[in-house]
Amino acid sequence: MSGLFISFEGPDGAGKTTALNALVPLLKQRANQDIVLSREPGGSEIAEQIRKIILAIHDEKMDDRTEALLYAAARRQHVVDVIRPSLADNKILLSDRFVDSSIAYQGGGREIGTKEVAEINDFAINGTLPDLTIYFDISPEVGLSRIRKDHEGEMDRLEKEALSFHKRVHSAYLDLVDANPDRIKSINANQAPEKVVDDALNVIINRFPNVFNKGE
Ligand SMILES: Nc1ncnc2c1ncn2[C@@H]1O[C@H](COP(=O)(O)OP(=O)(O)OP(=O)(O)O)[C@@H](O)[C@H]1O
Ligand SMILES: Cc1cn([C@H]2C[C@H](O)[C@@H](COP(=O)(O)O)O2)c(=O)[nH]c1=O
Repeated sequence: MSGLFISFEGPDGAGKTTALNALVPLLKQRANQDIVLSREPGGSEIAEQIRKIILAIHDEKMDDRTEALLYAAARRQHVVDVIRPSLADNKILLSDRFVDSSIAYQGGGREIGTKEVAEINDFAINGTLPDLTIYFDISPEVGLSRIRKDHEGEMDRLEKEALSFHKRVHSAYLDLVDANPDRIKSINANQAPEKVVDDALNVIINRFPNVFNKGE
């Protein structure tokens, strides 16, 4: 038996967090391995401190490359403190966002360049990549309207970006899906929450039938 790493990606408001909360108990029923739910930026004490700095609204503008490096630094700490130990312990690690977020948001959204952002992240993750990534596809317009309805007054620094930024993020995600057909599976996130969960569950079970087979 070995650990399994699954990441969940998508534009803001795609419904990843909502779906993950429903998915975890369903996956637990089907797996003989422990399941750990984590998130980025964050997931460990130091990485959560970095998250606060990244997402807060500051008086001065955060430089785009500083932002990219902070996400990569938080990721490094998450990999070392949580992801690798969980996998070494044969656990199933689910992460709400991972490296594809940096490629889409900083590489595409901030226009730093996807190659450049991938390179600094290679240094951070040093070979640790998800076995499977589920991409929740939603148009930026729908995703942002969900967020505005949910927590307009408390939108973070990234969520507050212009629609054009979020369109570039979406487009970079679509390029990632095209470039990584084996690792990244896209699902339609513009459906009823139950249907989104069902689609994500089916992708996971079909990909790892020998892991999620308890009770069969
Ligand atoms: N399938 C759905 N249909 C309609 N609304 C949804 C759906 N899934 C989630 N929502 C709502 O959309 C909002 C954002 O959902 P959620 O926080 O799960 O998204 P997210 O992908 O984690 O976003 P972010 O990455 O910005 O944190 C919430 O108000 C949630 O209730
Ligand atoms: C990991 C990561 C995240 N982001 C952005 C995406 C979101 O706007 C926020 C995180 O907030 P969430 O509510 O937890 O989804 O940060 C990014 O720009 N780059 C990254 O690497």
